[in-house]
Amino acid sequence: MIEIRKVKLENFLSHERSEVTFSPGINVIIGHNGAGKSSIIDAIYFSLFREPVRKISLEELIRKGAKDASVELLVEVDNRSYLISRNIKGGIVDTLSELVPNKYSKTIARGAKEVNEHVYKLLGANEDVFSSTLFIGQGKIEEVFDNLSEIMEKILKLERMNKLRETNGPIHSLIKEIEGELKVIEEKKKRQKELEHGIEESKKKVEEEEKALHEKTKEKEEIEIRIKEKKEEINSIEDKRNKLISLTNQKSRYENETSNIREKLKERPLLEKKRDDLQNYIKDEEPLNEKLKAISETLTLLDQINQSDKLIQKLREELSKKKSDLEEKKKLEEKERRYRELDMRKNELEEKEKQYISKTAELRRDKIALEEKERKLKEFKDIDTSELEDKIKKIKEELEEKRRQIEGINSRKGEIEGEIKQLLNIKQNLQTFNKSNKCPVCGRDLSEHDRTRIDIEIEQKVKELSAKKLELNKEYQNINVLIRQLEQLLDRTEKELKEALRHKAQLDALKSDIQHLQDEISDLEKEVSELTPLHEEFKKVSDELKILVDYHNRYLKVSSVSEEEVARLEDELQKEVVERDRRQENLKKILKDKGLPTDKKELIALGEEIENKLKEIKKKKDELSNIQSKLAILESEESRLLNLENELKEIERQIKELNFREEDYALAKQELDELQREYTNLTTEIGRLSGEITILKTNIEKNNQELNEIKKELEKEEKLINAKKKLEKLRDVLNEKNLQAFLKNNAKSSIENNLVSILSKFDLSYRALELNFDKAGSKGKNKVSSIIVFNDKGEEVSVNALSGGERTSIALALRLAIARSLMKGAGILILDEPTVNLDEYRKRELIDIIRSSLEIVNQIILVTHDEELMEAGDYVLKLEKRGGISKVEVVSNNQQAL
Ligand SMILES: Nc1ncnc2c1ncn2[C@@H]1O[C@H](COP(=O)(O)OP(=O)(O)OP(=O)(O)O)[C@@H](O)[C@H]1O
Repeated sequence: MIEIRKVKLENFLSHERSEVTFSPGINVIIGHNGAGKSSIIDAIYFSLFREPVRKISLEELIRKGAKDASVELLVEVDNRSYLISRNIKGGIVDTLSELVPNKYSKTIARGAKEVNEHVYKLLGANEDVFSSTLFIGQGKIEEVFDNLSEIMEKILKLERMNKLRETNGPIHSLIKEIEGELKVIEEKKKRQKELEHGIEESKKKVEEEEKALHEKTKEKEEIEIRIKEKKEEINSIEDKRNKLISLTNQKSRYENETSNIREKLKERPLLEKKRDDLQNYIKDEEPLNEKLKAISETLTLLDQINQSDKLIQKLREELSKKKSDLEEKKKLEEKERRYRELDMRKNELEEKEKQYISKTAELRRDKIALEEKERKLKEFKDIDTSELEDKIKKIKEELEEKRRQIEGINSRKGEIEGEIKQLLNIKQNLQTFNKSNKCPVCGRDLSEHDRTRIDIEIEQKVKELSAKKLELNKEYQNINVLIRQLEQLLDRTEKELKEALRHKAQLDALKSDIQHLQDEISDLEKEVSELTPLHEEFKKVSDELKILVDYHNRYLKVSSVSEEEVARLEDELQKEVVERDRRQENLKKILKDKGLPTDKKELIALGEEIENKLKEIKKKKDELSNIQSKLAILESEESRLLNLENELKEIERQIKELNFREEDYALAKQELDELQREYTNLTTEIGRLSGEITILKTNIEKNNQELNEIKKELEKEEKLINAKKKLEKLRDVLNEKNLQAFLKNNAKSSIENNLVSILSKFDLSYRALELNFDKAGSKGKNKVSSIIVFNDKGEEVSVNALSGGERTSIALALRLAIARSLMKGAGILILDEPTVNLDEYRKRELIDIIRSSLEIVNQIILVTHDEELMEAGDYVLKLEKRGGISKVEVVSNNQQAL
């Protein structure tokens, strides 16, 4: 059973933002016309069905000036809370959520369609049922009498049933569709027969052609065997033929070769003659070669003899020279020995001689230097420096004294200057700063007189001191002059002393040098006297060597000659003479043996002549060798000819043995051609038959497939016939007389029962009622009422004859009865301005009736502008419009009282 708890409006009709809470029992919404009361129940209706109550569009529900509107409705069904949220524009989808208090909110439906479906489940009724029964618009309570038939048709959807049955309705068109399909099935049946016949024919044809194919294949196999045999036969004939060809070729090759060889052999006698001639010609080669060799030997010997003669001459000359040198050498040997002795002694004395020369030179130099130094010494004067030294000492002492005096003058001058400065300060202080007339020195008081006196005294004192300073200056200058003179004198005297000292040092050095030279000269003289005898000997040896040097040089020239060398040369000469004699003997022998001329020129000419002849012989030998090789070839050709002749005989024998005939070969080939032609024809025939069989089988398969499909299609026939029957039956059932009448009767008795039960709750004397859903009866001028009332006596009373209160009660009861029959639990009744146009008495009656309705529904929402109805409400809400916006105010809440 549904109960409304709360509705929230946002920009909905005249409401900007309103929240209205409802209670069980009677909720009265009161307010002036246009205050926005109906807007609240409109919002409830819109929340439930997303449809406007008024005849306006959804957009028109949005408050003027706002872009979108939303409504939230909180309902309770079987102790569960649901929140329906609807929106117009604004892009938010409608939702329905279940609210579990203090826990969560679960969205059950999203989107207008889904929400509508869920509302239907919660309410147990659709919009048609609700709007025809529990939702009663302004002054429409009794409308139910006039429209009962339509209401019932709407509720029972009889209208739709009729639509189903119409000739252009869905059942009719479905039947038509099935009929069409059945017609197609008839066509298919015809096609099935055709196909079955065709398949039968094709199968027969396949059988025939397969038989023919079998025969042809057998024939083909036989031909194949015969072709194979024929080919083998031809192959063997061809083998013979090829062999014959090869033998014939070979034979002709051999024959050619034979005739060639015979041709070549004709040359042979001529070649043999030439060979003999040449052999004869070259016979002289050997003796000629020997003679040439002898000539060459002779010429060599002649050259050798000539060379020997020259060598002998040379050796003889050399020997004679060596012998004279040897004699010279022997003569000079004594002189040479003396020369060597002296030369050796000279070498020994050489070092001492060098010392002697150097020492004597040194002695000479020292003596010259000594003479020079002694001369210089005589020139030097003797100087005494002590006098000068004393003079310098005295000048320095005097200078010291004068400098001390200067220092004293300077210190005295400083003292005087200090005093003057002091005095001038005192004087200045007296004149400028001392205003207290105090003595700047002792601090005593000073009179003007004192001041003047002091001033004069200071003046006096300064003058005295200045004069003293002047005197000191003069004295200072005088002493300074003396100091400068003394310094100059000191400088001069010191220079004199320095010069004297330098002179003295030179003299000392000279004396020391002289002494040194004297010592050196004495040493050198001693050394020279020791070296003098050796020097004398050296001179003597040198002189003698000068005399001997020529002998020595002559000796050197012949010194290399020895007795052995002379003997060797003599031996060599002897041997060469023997060799030359031997060669001459040899030459004589050859000339005599070979009969050669003795003259060398003649010999050479003869040699050249023999060489030319040998060259000629060489050429002839080459020619001979060429002819001999040709003859050798001809010999081998001759043996080849013999072989060839044998081979030819063998080939002829083999040809004969082959026994090949060309006409046999041609016949066999012709037979093979015929067989192959036959084979080709059979292959074509077999191919044709196979092709035809394949096509026939494919067709059979295709037709079988089509046949199967048709059979499947035909299986539908029975179903289609059944469906058609069912549809015809349905059309029949949906007939007003059948199902519609049944539904109406069912509803009628249920509603009548409920109506009687509800009316019993109302205070009415009528107990029995009868509903009339007959449409025809409600039309026309003499309108037959849709409800017939029976009084206590059982008399029929027309509704129109009843009092207003009775009619309202019955109308309300009828609505509640219909709702109860069709809804699981009718929990709510909504009435908009139910008392319009009612007088006071009727209003009271209505209030009672409404109150009585609470026995049927839990909650009643009543919209009214009639303040009298406030007292009927358990919960009163007042609506007001402020600034064009509707505002809600709770006026009373009798909840507790209830
Ligand atoms: N879209 C809208 N925006 C704002 N106001 C609207 C809109 N549509 C209608 N109205 C106004 O809202 C007001 C409230 O109408 P509603 O039907 O709720 O009033 P009521 O209180 O039921 O009045 P009555 O007793 O005359 O039926 C009216 O004045 C109406 O003209």
